[in-house]
Amino acid sequence: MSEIMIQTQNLMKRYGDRKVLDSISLSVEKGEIFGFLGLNGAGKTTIIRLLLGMIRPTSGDVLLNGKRVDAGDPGLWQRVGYLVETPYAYPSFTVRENLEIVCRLRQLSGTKPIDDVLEKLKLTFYEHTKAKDLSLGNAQKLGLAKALIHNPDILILDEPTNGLDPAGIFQVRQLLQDLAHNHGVTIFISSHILEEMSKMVTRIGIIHQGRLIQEMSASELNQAFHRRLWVETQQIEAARAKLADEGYAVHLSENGLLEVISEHAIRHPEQIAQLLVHAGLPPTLLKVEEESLESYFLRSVGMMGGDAK
Ligand SMILES: Nc1ncnc2c1ncn2[C@@H]1O[C@H](COP(=O)(O)OP(=O)(O)OP(=O)(O)O)[C@@H](O)[C@H]1O
Repeated sequence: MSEIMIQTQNLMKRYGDRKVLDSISLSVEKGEIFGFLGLNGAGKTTIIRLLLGMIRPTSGDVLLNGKRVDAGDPGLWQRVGYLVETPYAYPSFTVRENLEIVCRLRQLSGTKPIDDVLEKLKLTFYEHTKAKDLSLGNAQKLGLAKALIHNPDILILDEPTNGLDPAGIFQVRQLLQDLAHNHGVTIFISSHILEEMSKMVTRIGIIHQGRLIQEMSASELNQAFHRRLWVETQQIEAARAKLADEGYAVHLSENGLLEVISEHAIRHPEQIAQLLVHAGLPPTLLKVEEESLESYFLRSVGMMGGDAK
């Protein structure tokens, strides 16, 4: 039986007259990586603060590991790690000293938790660097190290790849995937880096103007992406007519290529190649293109019209 680790029920948050979150109900199961996508000001940080009990909802509930967050059970936080916005570290203390402070707060003993987390985040080289001298990316990694040091069951991360270079993003992605897939850690993550999310998450939710406008699994997301087959030949108009005669949905695009959107053609480009060769119109290029998460996201929030096929 699946275990729901993070749940919100009709969560609503108002500031004065302004409804910042409206009826957000979502559940994240054990071992899932739930990606939360939204434009600036959509309400991502607000929901993360509500999940962590930093602010109170106007109405609705938040449950972590089946327990209500506002029930005041301090034991709950022993199983949760978090990173919210720019991580704070004591600037004049080294990376190791900052982690020692977290260990004391979390009542962890010995140096092993620190050594392990430094290794996990590839920060060992910087262990004696003062926090104020770290690059933005390494400061972010220190924030992640603090979130992970006590091996939490639930990780709540606001924009965790902020400031990281591509190698750092790759490392963090591998680390989070390993934690979720091999150690059953449940991860709730918000990010603007949409491509990054599509490579990492098992489910996504799209929030827009305080409402959860879509929620789906990674495989459903994959199905929802638009795909098209691009075809180039020497005699483009003749090829278009031939494909249209055969019943394919095809049009000549502004980029001078034929755009075929029939599912059959996308699944079997080799049959399109064969058809064109037999008609004396051999293709010089055949390429199946999948929509990016970014384009899908913009389409979902209605900022990119006309692309729906
Ligand atoms: N304390 C507050 N008082 C009034 N309005 C607030 C408060 N905190 C947040 N808001 C408003 O709530 C909305 C959602 O903010 P939130 O920080 O959750 O967005 P976000 O999706 O995290 O955006 P970003 O990606 O820019 O961080 C914004 O319009 C913001 O101005």
